[in-house]
Amino acid sequence: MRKDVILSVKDLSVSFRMYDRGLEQYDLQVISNLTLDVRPGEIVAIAGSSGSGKSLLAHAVMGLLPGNATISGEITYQGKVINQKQKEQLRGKELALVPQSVAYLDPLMRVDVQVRGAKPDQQIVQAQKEIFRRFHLDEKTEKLYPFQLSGGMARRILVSTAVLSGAQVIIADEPTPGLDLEMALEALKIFRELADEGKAVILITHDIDLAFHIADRIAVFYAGTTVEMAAAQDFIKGPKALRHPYSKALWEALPQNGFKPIPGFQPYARNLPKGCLFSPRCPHKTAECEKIIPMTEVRGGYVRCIHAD
Ligand SMILES: Nc1ncnc2c1ncn2[C@@H]1O[C@H](COP(=O)(O)OP(=O)(O)OP(=O)(O)O)[C@@H](O)[C@H]1O
Ligand code: NI
Repeated sequence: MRKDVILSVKDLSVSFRMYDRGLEQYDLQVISNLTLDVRPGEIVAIAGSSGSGKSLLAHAVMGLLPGNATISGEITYQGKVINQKQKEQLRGKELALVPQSVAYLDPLMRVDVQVRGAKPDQQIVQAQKEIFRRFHLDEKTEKLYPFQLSGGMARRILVSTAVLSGAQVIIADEPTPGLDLEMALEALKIFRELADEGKAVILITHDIDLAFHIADRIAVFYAGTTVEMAAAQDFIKGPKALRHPYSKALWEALPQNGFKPIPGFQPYARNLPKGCLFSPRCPHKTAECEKIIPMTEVRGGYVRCIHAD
């Protein structure tokens, strides 16, 4: 691990205790050996299709997994492994989440209290007014309750809350759906400014095209694991600069690159293939792909593929 990493996730696995017919139980492993790290001053974007484990990673870091979840691996903040209790202590202070759902707003709390706390100092009030202005939120918005907000307003308030928390690490889980392009770009600009001020930002997004242009590095998730971590530049350059067949396929599936779909489906957690999770869809598959595949360094990035060069 490089010294200046502020948050790192190593070999994270998450499974849920599930009930089948009758009293039969089984464990559904939804995240396997996932790795990720972020440094102050950078935005790491997480790309990956629906169900690839992006939100669960955020919840695991924040200590927000439900009671039937079992977690293994290490989550490190400022060089120290953090447990559930420490995550709860850091949450909202050092580590802030912009949740994927606007349902996370407290329905009984007025917007102003929600965003800046009950007894804010003058500096926070000023900062809140400034960010509301940038997000085109009228001053009257401060006195509203969540049910009086549109989806887009609620989203902008969630982003504002995380920004004003003063946290060192911000995980934004799909912060832009429901926002028009101007507001989405404003939100991304705010994340960029936070990173430039020295905060670490993890940006989960479906809009990989926007992410390429604002992030420093990209992590690609597939079926609950990281398959590649690379400079955002590599994703702008395209398949030759990328390392994992899935990252290359994601690039080719972008509208501007021909919209070529990837045949097959992301495997369901109950039915994971042996070894490489992408192997059933991979044109380069060999017998060795059924072994456990570690992340390795290739051309300055990290990839989970034995055929990458
Ligand atoms: N409480 C739970 N119990 C059982 N399975 C769960 C639970 N929460 C999530 N999962 C499963 O874990 C997998 C990863 O979910 P996650 O919400 O992290 O996906 P995601 O990458 O954020 O997707 P999206 O882009 O749709 O938000 C999914 O297959 C999901 O069904
Ligand atoms: Ni999600």
